[in-house]
Amino acid sequence: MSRDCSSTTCTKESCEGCKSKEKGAGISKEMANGYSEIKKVIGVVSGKGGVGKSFVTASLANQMAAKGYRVGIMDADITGPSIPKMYGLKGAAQADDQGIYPMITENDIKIMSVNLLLPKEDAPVIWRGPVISNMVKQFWTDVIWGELDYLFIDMPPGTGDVPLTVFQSLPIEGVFIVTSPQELVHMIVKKAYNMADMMHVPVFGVVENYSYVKCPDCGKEFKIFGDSHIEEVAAELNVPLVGKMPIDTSFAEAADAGTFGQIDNTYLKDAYTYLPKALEE
Ligand SMILES: Nc1ncnc2c1ncn2[C@@H]1O[C@H](COP(=O)(O)OP(=O)(O)OP(=O)(O)O)[C@@H](O)[C@H]1O
Repeated sequence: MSRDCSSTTCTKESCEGCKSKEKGAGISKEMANGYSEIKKVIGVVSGKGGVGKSFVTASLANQMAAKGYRVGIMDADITGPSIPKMYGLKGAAQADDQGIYPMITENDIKIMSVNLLLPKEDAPVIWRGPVISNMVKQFWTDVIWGELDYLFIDMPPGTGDVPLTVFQSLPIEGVFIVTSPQELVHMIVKKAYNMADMMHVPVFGVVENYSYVKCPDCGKEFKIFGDSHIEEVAAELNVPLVGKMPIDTSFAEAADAGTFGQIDNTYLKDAYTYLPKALEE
């Protein structure tokens, strides 16, 4: 394991007494598990629920895995986890006194989610905010991620406890914001943007989902949520528009069938260009 001491590669072993531990406006970052070495931590957030955040997280992870990077997904949506199901994974994840082992998808992505720790995948998580936030911290401190180039974090919707914990406690490089084309989008995207900004977390870009649906017979595009305002919002916030995704039933079917590892989401094909480089060029 490298002895490199940066805020993103700090581990219990390599960074004992490390200065970077003291960075971050007086809030010290949590130390990763001693057997993890993670280069870039990337969040995926949304101002409201159901806009396709998990879908975008998994698409980004697939894209980077296909390019040969070592990739993980931390499912921080503790009360509504959907990542394991998308990849057809079921618990129980294994653990020993060194930590908890993530499960691995067919396309070699390491996954940790509360659903891999529950006795039954339909058991509800009825925990209060601080307990949920602690679980997310444990996904960082107790999970043996090994060596990763990118760890994507699928956050719960909104600006609550979990994004706050992740922004304050993990060495996050930046976030993507996912949204849908509705009237409220201005306010909702701005809330998510403003939270990241207040926490000094860069926004890499915005992704619009459910932009249109294409008629399978005539190819005509229908904007079922109305006209998009995402270009204006992106310009106003001065962040790139990373992609616009239609409703694509083949993707939804893959997510339901647990075969999302086979999906190459071409609507986000340039997303990788907005990510910080994990490897020296
Ligand atoms: N572009 C799309 N085309 C077809 N189905 C989609 C698309 N985007 C998302 N879905 C489907 O919509 C549902 C919600 O998506 P997803 O779980 O990614 O949303 P989310 O924002 O993560 O939700 P939550 O608020 O629960 O965290 C899922 O069943 C997903 O497969």
